[in-house]
Amino acid sequence: MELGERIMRASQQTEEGAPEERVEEDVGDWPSDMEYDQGEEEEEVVVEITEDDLLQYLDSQEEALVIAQGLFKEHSTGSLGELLSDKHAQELYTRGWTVLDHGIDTGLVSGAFDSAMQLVKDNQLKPASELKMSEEGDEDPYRDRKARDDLTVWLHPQGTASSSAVSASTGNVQSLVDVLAGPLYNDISSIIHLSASPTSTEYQLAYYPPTNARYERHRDALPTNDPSDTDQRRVTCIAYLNQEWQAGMGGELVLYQKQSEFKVNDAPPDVEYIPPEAGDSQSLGKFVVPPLGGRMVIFLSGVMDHEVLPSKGERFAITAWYR
Ligand SMILES: O=C(O)CCC(=O)C(=O)O
Ligand SMILES: [Fe+2]
Repeated sequence: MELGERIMRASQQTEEGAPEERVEEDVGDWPSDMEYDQGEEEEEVVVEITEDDLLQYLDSQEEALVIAQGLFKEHSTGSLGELLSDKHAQELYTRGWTVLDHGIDTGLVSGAFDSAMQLVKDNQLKPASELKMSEEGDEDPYRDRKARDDLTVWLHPQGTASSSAVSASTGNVQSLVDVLAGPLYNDISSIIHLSASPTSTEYQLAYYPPTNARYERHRDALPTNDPSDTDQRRVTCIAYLNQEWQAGMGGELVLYQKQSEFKVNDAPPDVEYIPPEAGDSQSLGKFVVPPLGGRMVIFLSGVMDHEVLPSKGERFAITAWYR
């Protein structure tokens, strides 16, 4: 079967007809964050494909950025709220990512770091490679256990307590989730059509221990331009809590950028650009973003390949995946 056809079949899991034999082994190379339909009634079609094949296939398709641009709304200048400006909206549209610095109160950021550290000491975070897809979801059989070294826990906006919500001690971690679920959700949903409410958005606290913990290059979703698609994550927002971050601690987020999408570069001065390797047509340019406390990196989940470089510092982030 052609690679493209295999991917189509994998993404159309609700198709009628005899499902292929389930392959339980050798599925470890699927991207660990890719979403799968968890409906109990539906037969899953499982095909084998490596992460490299998938990224290569995605690159050979219609530009992911062009597909994702199909979900942008016409927003009038100045219609955004407290956090995002027209510049951020423009960057998200033209190259798939943007950085927002100083969007969060510094006291809130350092308080969230302390509460997050307490949660680690209280053993509330578990290796992401073992975590369920969501608290109700099944164990993800496709997870690549070697792809990432972080510890994580799912979080919930205030007032939507659920069985595994980490409780009272979360303090400022909770307040930060409420920023992602409140003002940031509102701004993003005025730029891009979202299918999920702020309460059904996924929020996760992640901790990379200072032992060179890293997360391999991956993509968080497949690109979609279908407003009714509820399977794919549309926008990833990562808020970093690391106020004491120093150059040399590593742990940078690398965003892979196609030259054709490299239109505006108004990134903060500490964001380094590494051009594609000369003579290698597959090689992409890289933006290397230090995980500074208070910084939020926002990107289109189905568009940007990204990776976390080995971290020598205690590295915390709270991520929201908007659908
Ligand atoms: O923490 C980061 O900078 C990125 C984490 C990430 O890519 C993920 O959790 O999917
Ligand atoms: Fe990711």
